[in-house]
Amino acid sequence: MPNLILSRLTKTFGVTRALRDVSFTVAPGERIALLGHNGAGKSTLMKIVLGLIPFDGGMATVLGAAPGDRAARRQVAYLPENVAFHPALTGLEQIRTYLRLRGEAARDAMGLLDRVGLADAATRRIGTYSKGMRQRVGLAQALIGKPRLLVLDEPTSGLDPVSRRDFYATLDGLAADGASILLSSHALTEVEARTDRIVILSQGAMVANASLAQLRQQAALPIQMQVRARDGAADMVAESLGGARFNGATVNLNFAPDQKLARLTQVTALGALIEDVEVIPPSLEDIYSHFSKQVRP
Ligand SMILES: Nc1ncnc2c1ncn2[C@@H]1O[C@H](COP(=O)(O)OP(=O)(O)OP(=O)(O)O)[C@@H](O)[C@H]1O
Repeated sequence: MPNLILSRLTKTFGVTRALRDVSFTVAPGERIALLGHNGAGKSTLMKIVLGLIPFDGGMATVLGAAPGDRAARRQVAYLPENVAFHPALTGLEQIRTYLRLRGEAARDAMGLLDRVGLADAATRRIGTYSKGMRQRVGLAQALIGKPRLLVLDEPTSGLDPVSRRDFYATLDGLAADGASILLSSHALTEVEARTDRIVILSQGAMVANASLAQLRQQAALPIQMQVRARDGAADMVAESLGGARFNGATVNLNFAPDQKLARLTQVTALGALIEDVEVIPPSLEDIYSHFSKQVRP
């Protein structure tokens, strides 16, 4: 059974339809990226899953219970976008405090900090930590009680590429242990290789729910091919391929993905007239903007 089930979830704030009929599930061990422009409904969805705000219609089941139920709350962890800790406490003291508040053994603190790569800095004051380190204290805190669903609101915003990679590596380990992860982000490039499925919200409606490979296929955006002609052959190549010339010897072609092989065959047939060929698939930004522009009526 999925750890999270959302079915036709709807939420309205006055005249704003923050969520419209949103349905998707998150299975144990699955990492889902929730993407969308500002105001798309990501935080609203997370708040509903956490039981912080009610919803108007549809259904939400969190670990077999209603959002916010004791049973659900015990097994769900949340990491807000900007975590704030007491700067005078060390990482170890802070996590010990949280463990005590949760009624867990304070001696587990070092193990949690080790898990997020903070063992070496555990006895340093949080005031001396970098943003990436503070974010990892947040993750250590979220791991208290072995949650089965982690809800992470833009967990890597403001982190450098190395901290970001480390953060995702920790998440990979948690997912491998069976935890479900729902994280929001603004960038498809970032979640590309680090999540199993991508859910895109646009003005409260879900416009995509698939793996990146499937989204690529569904979007069917044009492929670009740059064909470099040998000296003096550019005009001939441009004419026989029907493409536009640019930068002197290069001919630019744009075509639908299902024409790729036919186009390559055409180019190969020109043999000695061709110096080189480059096939450029649509970028992740193109794919994201293709979906995030779609709005359901
Ligand atoms: N408490 C509220 N009262 C009124 N409108 C709200 C409230 N909370 C959210 N909204 C509106 O609901 C819509 C969805 O907001 P939400 O915060 O869920 O978007 P988001 O995708 O998380 O955006 P961001 O990326 O900026 O965090 C927005 O139009 C927002 O203005």
